[in-house]
Amino acid sequence: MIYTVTFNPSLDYVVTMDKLNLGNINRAETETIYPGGKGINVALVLGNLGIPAKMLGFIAGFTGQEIEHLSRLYGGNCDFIKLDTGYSRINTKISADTETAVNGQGPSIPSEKLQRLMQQIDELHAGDILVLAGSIPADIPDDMYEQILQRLETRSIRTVVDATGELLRNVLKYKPFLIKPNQDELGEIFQVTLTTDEEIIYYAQRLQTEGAKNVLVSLGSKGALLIGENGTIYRQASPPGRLVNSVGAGDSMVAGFIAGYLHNGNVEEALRLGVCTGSASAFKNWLATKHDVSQVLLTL
Ligand SMILES: Nc1ncnc2c1ncn2[C@@H]1O[C@H](COP(=O)(O)OP(=O)(O)OP(=O)(O)O)[C@@H](O)[C@H]1O
Ligand SMILES: O=P(O)(O)OC[C@@]1(O)O[C@H](CO)[C@@H](O)[C@@H]1O
Repeated sequence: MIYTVTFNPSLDYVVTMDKLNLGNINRAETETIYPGGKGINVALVLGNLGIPAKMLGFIAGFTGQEIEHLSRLYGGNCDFIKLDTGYSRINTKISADTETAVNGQGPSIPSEKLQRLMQQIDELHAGDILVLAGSIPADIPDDMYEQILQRLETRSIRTVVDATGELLRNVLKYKPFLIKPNQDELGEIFQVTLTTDEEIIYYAQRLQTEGAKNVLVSLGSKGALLIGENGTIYRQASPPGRLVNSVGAGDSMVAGFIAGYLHNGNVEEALRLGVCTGSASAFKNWLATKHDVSQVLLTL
């Protein structure tokens, strides 16, 4: 079974308009509310691709109830821990001449609820996959992902981590199966600006030296680079298409990669499916369906 953990789920309030005028009242042309948070997106796309995944994480208040309701409506299988106080965040995503987002902070998570998550993680079985994706609320120790991977160290559970900065770097010593920084996030870890493939490869290899097995660097419209477990470098360009909304494209790529890898263990094919799933989501207003992905695969 695949489990995804989203510490800080959201309702994504997605509005579209031709142009965003800062400092003015802007009127939305369309508005839609989706369940959000990286782990939730990964699980929904896995589900769309026919691979069952269970969503774990924390929800609070009426927004939390709606996250759960919408997640189930879109086919998700969830076992969220309910917090007694606070509200799950609402993240505003403005899709205009450029893409702008305001992500909320989210509720505090008390230690007894964290313990409940640890119990859920202790119930995983050998052969399961655990995906840790997204930011954690400010009052959670920033070694939280590290603590979870340490707990899983000897249990034959493959881990996937999509996080930034120290949250990501601290887990590398526990040898996650896959990490997926984007180009900017990879640069930020080493406090450099990356522009060429050579530079990206060099720093991705450094993360592999620190312990990550597969390092998948997403490059937006330019596709992705993968340093496979045996050190082989793979480069996959994006398929042609028009960007509609990139929210969740990275999460879709993670889901596509996992789905591809589970098919036959071939990382090059997993990369291709990952890129096409990411792009299929970027080419529409929300997460790709299986049909969307198969259409995009035909154009590659
Ligand atoms: N403009 C685009 N055109 C085509 N494909 C895209 C575009 N933007 C994203 N993608 C696809 O989605 C994948 C992930 O995109 P990106 O590198 O932006 O991830 P990310 O920064 O983690 O995204 P997000 O945080 O918005 O989910 C890319 O590798 C690519 O396959
Ligand atoms: O604030 P975080 O946890 O880093 O990211 C949260 C988020 O931006 O990530 C998803 C897209 O990847 C959205 O559904 C959600 O709003």
